[in-house]
Amino acid sequence: MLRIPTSTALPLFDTAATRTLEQQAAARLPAHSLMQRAGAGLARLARAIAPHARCIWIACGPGNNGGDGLQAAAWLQQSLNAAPEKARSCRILVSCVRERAHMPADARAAWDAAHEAGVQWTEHMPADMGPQDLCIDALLGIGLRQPGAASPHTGTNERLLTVLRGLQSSTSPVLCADIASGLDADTGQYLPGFAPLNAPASARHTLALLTLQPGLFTGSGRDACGQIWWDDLDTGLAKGRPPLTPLPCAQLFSPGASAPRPHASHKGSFGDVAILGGEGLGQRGLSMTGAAWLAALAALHGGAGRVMLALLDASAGSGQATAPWPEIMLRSPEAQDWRSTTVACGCGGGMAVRSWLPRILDQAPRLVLDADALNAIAEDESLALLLKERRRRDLHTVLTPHPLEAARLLKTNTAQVQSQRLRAARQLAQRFDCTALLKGSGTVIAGPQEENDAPPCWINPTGNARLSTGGTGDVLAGLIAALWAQGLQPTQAAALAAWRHGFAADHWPAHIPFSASALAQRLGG
Ligand SMILES: NC(=O)C1=CN([C@@H]2O[C@H](COP(=O)(O)OP(=O)(O)OC[C@H]3O[C@@H](n4cnc5c(N)ncnc54)[C@H](OP(=O)(O)O)[C@@H]3O)[C@@H](O)[C@H]2O)[C@@H](O)CC1
Ligand SMILES: Nc1ncnc2c1ncn2[C@@H]1O[C@H](COP(=O)(O)OP(=O)(O)O)[C@@H](O)[C@H]1O
Repeated sequence: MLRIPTSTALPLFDTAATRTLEQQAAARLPAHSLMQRAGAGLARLARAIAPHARCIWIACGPGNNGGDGLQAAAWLQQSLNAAPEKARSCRILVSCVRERAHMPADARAAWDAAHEAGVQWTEHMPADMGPQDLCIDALLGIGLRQPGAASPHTGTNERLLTVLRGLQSSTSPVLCADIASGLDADTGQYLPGFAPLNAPASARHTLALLTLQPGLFTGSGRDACGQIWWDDLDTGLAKGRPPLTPLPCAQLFSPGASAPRPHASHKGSFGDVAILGGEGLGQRGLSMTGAAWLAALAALHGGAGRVMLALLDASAGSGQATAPWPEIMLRSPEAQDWRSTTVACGCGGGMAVRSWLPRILDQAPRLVLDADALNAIAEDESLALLLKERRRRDLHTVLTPHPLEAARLLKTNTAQVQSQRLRAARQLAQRFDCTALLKGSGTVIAGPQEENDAPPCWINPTGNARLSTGGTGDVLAGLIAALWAQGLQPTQAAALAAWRHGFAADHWPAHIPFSASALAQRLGG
């Protein structure tokens, strides 16, 4: 069993691929083996999470996810039966939302095992559960279907939803079997009617069974599933023995070991970054120069050899003497040579960035496009065309939209983007022939199709809601440019930057107030 994230990149399989892998594994094993292993993994983790539980309540759904819960109940009860002194201090209770006869064969066998072990059945969540106890959510796994979809078993929904609401508002920790119930394993979105009404009141753990799936790590997945664990059910997947087919649909990003900087190096060894952005107060009375400063500061602390900042601020001419970071070289946009540097363009660019985009798109060899540059391209087909043509001219681009900016570029709305985050990132990468990094909880990074060694898609496992404050996106853009300037491939630079950005937020010292500028200065390493 692995605790996620690990220090290795891990494959993510969608539901269809998981079904195929499940069939392949089941065909090699005696009947019920996979479910027995799944139940054993759940029981082991339950004991580790709640070693002093007086009660473990297991909510079992109508399908094989419910079967996993029943099998876990059987193992837990059996281990109590083997140690009678413990049996007096802990109860294993099961609630099932469907009668045995209508469950699948594996789940019926698990039901029988639980019954034989002496598990107690209960209609509802026990009223006396406390923080040391544990709930297991084995209601719905990857078999989740749209609520309206036809089913021969009417009446399931009401009971199932009542039990689910109990789990979602539980003050005891919750361990989810495979995935939090109601969450789509492919997208990380709740199906209609399943989202919790309030934020969880207790810790969440999820034991992913057989495969890891993208929905655990993006969209609502992180909040719904909490700490993720993975049990590959002894199939070898976790040891990197994937079969040739089916292929993973994405990978969970993990940085490899970083090479030390050679001693015989100089500032020219680590590349130049030029930032273009920061509309001034003089243009529309809306100063956004801070955004460009943040990108420049992140590029500096991200290790670029030299950082130039070209502010779109007519009044910035005398700013050099008062530049808060003297290492950052101020330039007028006209004086900067855009052909020779890695460029980050758009941070706080306002309307002023628009007139510069044709030149930047034409000249910059390595270009990170953020914020207002993206909005301008979304509104102007001629700019979009220039962007699309760049890769054919051996000019490379990374787009860093948040979901609204992505929606503008894809001519759709934010809800659509969020409902299919991996697909949206891939569409952007394909449409504009570039790397696309879709920001948010579980940032998704998609490379252009034929880039060497690029996986189809990465999901970044680091980061948290500390980052939900103005300016952190500018920091990310500057960091991508810095890593790219130091020689990484664009998709790798984007993924590593997202990882380091999130890692810094995850390991934030309690005594330092969080802000984007503080983040920009803690990116080293
Ligand atoms: N087989 C094995 O050996 C292994 C299986 N494994 C485990 O199996 C899980 C997949 O099992 P699964 O395919 O049975 O699907 P599952 O997630 O239980 O859901 C289907 C049930 O839910 C119901 N339902 C669905 N949507 C609903 C809705 N909107 N509203 C209400 N009800 C809804 C649906 O109802 P029905 O359509 O029958 O009315 C059906 O009964 C997987 O996640 C993993 O935990 C692993 O341990 C590996 C080994
Ligand atoms: N809850 C969260 N979990 C992980 N990352 C987050 C979260 N909220 C924000 N972020 C990250 O913070 C950054 C915010 O970027 P953006 O929305 O462009 O902000 P700004 O435009 O103010 O700089 C992105 O990298 C995003 O992925």
